[in-house]
Amino acid sequence: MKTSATGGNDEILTAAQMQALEKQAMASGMVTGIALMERAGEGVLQAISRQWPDVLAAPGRACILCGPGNNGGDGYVIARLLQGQGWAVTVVALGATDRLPPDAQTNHDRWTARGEVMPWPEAASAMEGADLVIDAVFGIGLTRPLSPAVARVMDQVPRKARRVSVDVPSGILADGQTLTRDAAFPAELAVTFHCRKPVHVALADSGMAVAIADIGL
Ligand SMILES: NC(=O)C1=CN([C@@H]2O[C@H](COP(=O)(O)OP(=O)(O)OC[C@H]3O[C@@H](n4cnc5c(N)ncnc54)[C@H](O)[C@@H]3O)[C@@H](O)[C@H]2O)[C@H](O)CC1
Ligand SMILES: [K+]
Repeated sequence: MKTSATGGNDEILTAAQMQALEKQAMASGMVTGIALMERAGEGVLQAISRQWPDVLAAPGRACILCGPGNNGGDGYVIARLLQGQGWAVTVVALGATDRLPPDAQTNHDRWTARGEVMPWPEAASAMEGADLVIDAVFGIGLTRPLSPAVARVMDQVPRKARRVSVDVPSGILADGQTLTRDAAFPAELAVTFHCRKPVHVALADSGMAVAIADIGL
C-alpha cells in the first residue's frame, strides 16, 4: 500500500462519490468495510512516517480524538496500532460509544479490550503532553458546523504536538472549496484515502501537507 503526496492518484472525488465508490466495492464483495478501515489506519501511520520520519521511529505519547462515525473507527484502529508499537495511547470519544456504525463499533470494542476511552469533556487534559494528536472526529460525513463543545477542543490542541487529521480536518467540509478554518482541527498533515476530495486541493494551496493513502479501491 503506498502513500505519497499524490498517491499516484490525481483524481478528485466528492464525498458523495467517495461514499458511492466504497459502497460499490463492499457490495461487490471486493472488500469489506472492516478491511478498508484497517487499511485506512495503517495508511495514516505510513503517511506520518513519510512526512516526519523520526516521529514514529520511537514510541511516544499519542492522543486520538474519535468521533461518532467511521472516521472515529479509523481512530480506534490507529490507537490499537500505535499501542502495538509501544506508544502510550489515550483515546477520547465524542458522543456515545455503544451505537457506532458496525465497523467503528468493532474497532472501538477491540480498543477497549486493551485501553481506556475518555469522555469528550476530558479532551483538553487528555491531550496535554502528547507528542502526537490524531483527529479522527469527523471525516467526509461532516454535515454541519462543529458544536461549541467540539470547537473549543480544537482551540485547545497543543501546538507543540504533531497534529494529523484522518481524511479531512474536523470542522471542514470535504467538498468545501473555500476554507472556513475558524473552528477546525489545526492539522499539519491530512491523510485522505484513495484520492483527494475538493477540500484537499484548497488545504494544500493553503500550505497544509496532504497525503493520499491507497486503501485498495
Ligand atoms: N465507509 C467505510 O467503510 C470507510 C470509511 N472510512 C472513514 O469513514 C469516514 C466517513 O465515516 P462516516 O461515518 O460516514 O462519517 P464521519 O465519521 O465523518 O461522521 C459522521 C457522523 O458524525 C455526525 N455528524 C456530522 N456532522 C456533525 C457535527 N457537526 N456535529 C456532530 N455530529 C456530526 C453524523 O451524523 C455521523 O454520525 C471517512 O471520512 C473515513 O475516515 C474509512 O477510512 C474507509 C472505509
Ligand atoms: K478527521
